[in-house]
Amino acid sequence: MVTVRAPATSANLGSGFDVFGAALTRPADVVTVEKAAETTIEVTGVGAQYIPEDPEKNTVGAVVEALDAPAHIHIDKGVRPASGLGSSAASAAGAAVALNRLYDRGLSRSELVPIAAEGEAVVSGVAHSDNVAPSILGGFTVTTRERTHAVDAAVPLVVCLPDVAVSTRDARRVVPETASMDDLVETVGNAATLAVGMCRSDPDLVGAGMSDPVVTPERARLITGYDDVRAAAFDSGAAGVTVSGAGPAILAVCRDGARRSVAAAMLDAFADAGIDARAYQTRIGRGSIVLNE
Ligand SMILES: Nc1ncnc2c1ncn2[C@@H]1O[C@H](COP(=O)(O)OP(=O)(O)O)[C@@H](O)[C@H]1O
Ligand SMILES: N[C@@H](CCOP(=O)(O)O)C(=O)O
Repeated sequence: MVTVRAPATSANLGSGFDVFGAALTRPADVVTVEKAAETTIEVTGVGAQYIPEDPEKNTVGAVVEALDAPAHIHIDKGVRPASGLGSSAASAAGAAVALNRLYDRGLSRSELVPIAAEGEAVVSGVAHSDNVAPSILGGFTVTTRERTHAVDAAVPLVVCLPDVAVSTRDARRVVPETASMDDLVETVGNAATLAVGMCRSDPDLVGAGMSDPVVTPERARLITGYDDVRAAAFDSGAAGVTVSGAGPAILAVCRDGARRSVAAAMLDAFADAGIDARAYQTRIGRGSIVLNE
């Protein structure tokens, strides 16, 4: 039996659509696997009632297939589904790390990234790796079709999760198919600024590089209260604010010591819009951890 803690993640960070991701110190899924002749899946925890236990429909089923590693799998959800915090990815990442150990497949963490991404294709239609990469490797990650780079970065964050669901599949439908050259130049400049900020663990530089003129404005429309929550976060000391993944969670990069006031301001702004929410005061953290085997 192998048990793995796989963290929530925030993908895109504004300017890095389908490329950037960051591991969060909390929340996390805990995935336990045990060898079995046939795969069965049991889900408990936050939002478990919305998650299919059929291996064809759960993200971990695709990982089992890719590793040829049938197992009884228990997923204890800490990451709410349809959150924008890489819920479906956390389970797939945890299962990939756990099954690799259980069956001694000998794959490196980097080699597990495209395998876990197969799970994302099951739920969103696209095997995007920007959540599974940080959930497996930790840190800030840059993922392209060919490879993934992970950088340790000490950056304080708040993620504020409203009590509404947005599915990644639906939120991908609002992504524009084309972008102007001006928007492309702006996005490349911002993404490069953000990456430098991560390498320096500089929240101001990261925040300055989060702005994105193409995808985020369309996604923000799906989140009631987004503009007010964003403004409230900036007013209370955030260095940058954007949609976390496909939403509805909102990510704020914070200067040292500002997380508490930023979290409170974001919650108040959601409450003013009539929406319950919870805020996680977190930071960029480690990837999946083997808890026992
Ligand atoms: N192991 C899993 N954990 C979470 N969601 C899962 C899992 N397997 C399948 N799903 C489905 O994936 C969808 C949530 O994924 P997604 O829309 O990408 O949201 P998130 O941003 O939280 O990952 C839900 O429809 C859920 O039922
Ligand atoms: N790049 C993807 C990321 C989706 O993240 P999630 O946490 O909402 O699953 C996208 O933006 O569609």
